[in-house]
Parts: sequence; structure tokens; C-alpha cells
Amino acid sequence: MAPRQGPQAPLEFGGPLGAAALMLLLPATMFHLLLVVRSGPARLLGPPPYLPGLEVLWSPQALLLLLTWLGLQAALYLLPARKVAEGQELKDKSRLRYPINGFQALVVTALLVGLGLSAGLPLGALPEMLLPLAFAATITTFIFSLLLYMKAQVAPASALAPGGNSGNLIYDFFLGRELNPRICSFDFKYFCELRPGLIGWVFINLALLVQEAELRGSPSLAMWLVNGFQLLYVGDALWHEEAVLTTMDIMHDGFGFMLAFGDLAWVPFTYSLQAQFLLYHPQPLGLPMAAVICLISAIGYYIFRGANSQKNTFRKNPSDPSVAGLETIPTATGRQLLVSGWWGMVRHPNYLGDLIMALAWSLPCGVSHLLPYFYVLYFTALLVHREARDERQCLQKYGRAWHEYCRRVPYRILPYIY
Ligand SMILES: NC(=O)C1=CN([C@@H]2O[C@H](COP(=O)(O)OP(=O)(O)OC[C@H]3O[C@@H](n4cnc5c(N)ncnc54)[C@H](OP(=O)(O)O)[C@@H]3O)[C@@H](O)[C@H]2O)C=CC1
Ligand SMILES: CC(C)=CCC[C@@H](C)[C@H]1CC=C2C3=C(CC[C@@]21C)[C@@]1(C)CC[C@H](O)C(C)(C)[C@@H]1CC3
Repeated sequence: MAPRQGPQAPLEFGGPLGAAALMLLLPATMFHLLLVVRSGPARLLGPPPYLPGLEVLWSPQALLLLLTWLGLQAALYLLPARKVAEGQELKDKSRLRYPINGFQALVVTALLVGLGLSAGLPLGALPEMLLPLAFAATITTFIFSLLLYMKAQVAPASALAPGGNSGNLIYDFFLGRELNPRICSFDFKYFCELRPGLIGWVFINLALLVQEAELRGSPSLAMWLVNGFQLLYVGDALWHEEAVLTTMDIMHDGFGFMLAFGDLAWVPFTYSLQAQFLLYHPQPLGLPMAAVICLISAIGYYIFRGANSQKNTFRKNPSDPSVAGLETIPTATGRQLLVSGWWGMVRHPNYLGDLIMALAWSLPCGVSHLLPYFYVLYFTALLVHREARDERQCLQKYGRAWHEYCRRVPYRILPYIY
């Protein structure tokens, strides 16, 4: 049986109680959003219009569609890749290999959906299935997380994540015990992080656009903007797929309910909230305002991409000409920390860019409702919490060098404010 982690690993997310609360709260919030977005008042903080019974939530067709989708994405993951990348060094000094073919999966899926549409595939019917699809995804992720938990029971100690092995069943089930659960070369966490949920989000958005066109003759400018911005975000993530190997999720977190539910249910069904809102609550948007929103989105993307690429290039090859001139702090681990360029502005410039983009995704929905701004509120909370987790880990890794970095770059996300 796999050993537990030592007493030195502090419990995160409020320990077992916090984990249990989140396991109830996250699915409940997702269903609340799906219900209120199609109601007349669309109030984020109001009660849902009704409490759906099992006959509304459960649909064998939805489960079949979900499993077909997962199967298709798994098959595309197994196709020959243009490149195979090596991950970060593991506890046992080995490195895992990952196929870089996520963008290819997006393009092939788009071609298949395009073919389907020309053959009469009723994509516009998908919005009506979102509730049963979300229910099927929730059940599937609970079962999947249970299987992952059981798989970790027989994993060697070196395969376990630094957190998620406290010995408390609920906490470990939520956080995830194994760092990189795999069957042969199929890596479940890497697959789920970027493929079924992110690509699913784009096609849910497209289905909402198609249904809007069917209902009102053509998609609105606001719907085009939301679809365009979010397609750019997902396309960018898949194009720079290799960069995900240096994120906290892949390097540090185990694969349990939090990430499985986050990747497969939360992302596609709540990140598409703005497009859902626009289908049920059309909003007028003039060209000048649309231009301002595009500018905000472009600024956010410029910071997000610039910061992420600068760090990834530096981590892969510090003498790359694009980063070789940047100022750095040496650390006892042999790795260096950037203190100029994007990473000299604030300690998490990539979060700042991501938050600016989040705002640009909500602005096309107008200012009459709080609901489409849910993503901005949730994402701010997520990134502030994530930033605190990352700071703890960096302090542990780099000690005095991290203190020096914090002294030289005092702001975390927003210059002169936070
Ligand atoms: N849309 C969404 O729902 C979400 C999006 N994101 C996005 O994902 C991206 C990745 O985020 P995340 O994994 O949280 O964190 P980061 O990509 O910011 O990675 C943090 C790591 O970067 C390294 N680092 C920190 N400071 C420096 C420095 N000055 N110089 C060099 N390396 C440094 C450290 O690792 P080391 O030194 O070991 O390399 C640290 O642990 C972000 O753009 C974020 O906005 C994140 C969560 C959710
Ligand atoms: C509250 C809750 C449900 C927790 C789970 C959080 C997850 C939804 C997010 C954790 C980190 C994520 C990342 C992305 C999507 C959301 C999750 C899974 C990401 C794939 C989005 C696209 C970006 O370009 C990214 C690749 C940098 C990013 C990585 C982190």
C-alpha cells in the first residue's frame, strides 16, 4: 500500500472539512449557474428558478455523448505527435514524456464538427442538453476520482504528490494522491488538463452561437466577441501545450477530484457562462465599445503570453537570446529567478494578464447583470489563493533567495496595489 505523506506537509483548502465543503459547493455552484442563466431575472445571488428532479438531470443520451467525446479526445491524444516533450525532473530523477498534439486535436475536432454540420448535425440542440451533460460529467468525475484514488493505493512512494497523502480519505480524494497517474504512456492528468474540457468549452460556445443564429437570424456582435476571445485563449493554450508542463497542476498537485471535476465539468459548463447568458439575454453592443473591449483583451493577452513565454523560455534555456539579458537572482537549488522583464514588474504577471482577459470576456454582456461577471469574481479568488499556495512552495524551494525576490519585486499581481 502507498505510504502517507509526513507530518511536515501542511493541509491546504481548509483540510478535510474544507475539501468536503468544496466537493459539495463546486457542483452545486455549477448547477446554480446553469439554472439561473436561463431564468428571466438571471440573478447570480438569487435563488434558482426551480430545483430540477432526476428526470431533468439524468439522460442516457447525455452520458453517451459525454463518453463519446472523451473517447474521441483520447483517440486524438494517441495519434502520432509532431513532438514528444520531456517533463520536469521527478523525485526519482526520471522525466516523463508527453505528446505535443493538442492543437492538432483541436483542428481535427473542428474538421469533424464541420463535416457533421454539413451533414445536418443539430449542434444548436446542444444548449438544451447542458444540464444533463453537466450532471453526467459530475457523476463521471466522481467515479473517475474514486478509480484514481484506488490506483494510487498500489503506486510506489516516489509516484505520490507532495500533498494529497495525509491519510484522510476525503482530503486525499479531493486533492489527489498520485502526481502523474498513467496507464502505459497515457497520462490522465495531462490529457484532462488541456483536451476534453477546454476543447469542449469552445464547442459549447459554438453551439450557443449557432442556436442564437437559428433564433435571431444571425449571431450578435457580443456573441462573436465572446466566442472569438475564448477560442483564442483555448487555441493559445493548445499551441503552447508544452508550457503546461511547468504549471503548478502538473508539477505539484496530485490528480484527484479537484482537478478531474475542474477540468472535465467546471471548465466547459461554467467558463461558457457568458455565451450562455447572451443566448438567453441578448445585449446590444456598438462598434466603439466592441473596439474598446478588443483593446482590453489584446492588452491582457499581451501580458499573459509575454509573461508565460518569458518564464518558459528561461526555464528551458536561460541563455536563449530573448531572455539572456534579463537580471536574475541565483538560488541554492542552482535555478535562477528572473527579477527584470515581466517578472520584475510583479511576482505573477501572467495572472494579471489572465484577469484582464477575464474582464474582456464579461464586458460584451453589458453591465445590467452581475451573473456574467461570475468568472471574473471566481477567477480573482482562485488566483489570489493560487498565488498564496505558490508563494509558500517557492519559499520552501528557494528560502532566502525568495525573500530577496519579494524585497526587489514587492507587488504580487497588481502593481502598487496588491
Ligand atoms: N483559466 C484558468 O482557469 C486558470 C489559468 N491559470 C493560468 O495558468 C498559468 C500558469 O499558472 P500557475 O501554474 O499557477 O503558475 P506560474 O506559471 O506562474 O508558475 C509559478 C512558478 O513559476 C516559477 N517562478 C515564479 N517566479 C519566478 C521568477 N521570478 N523567475 C522564474 N521562475 C519563476 C516558480 O517555479 P520554478 O521556479 O520551480 O520554475 C513558480 O512555482 C497562468 O497564466 C495562470 O493565469 C491558472 C489557473 C487557472
Ligand atoms: C475551483 C476549481 C473547480 C478548481 C479547479 C481549478 C481548475 C479549473 C483550473 C486549475 C488550473 C487550471 C488551468 C487551466 C484551466 C483551468 C484549470 C484546470 C488552463 C489549462 C487554461 C488555459 C491556460 O492557457 C493554461 C494552460 C495556462 C491553464 C493552466 C491551468
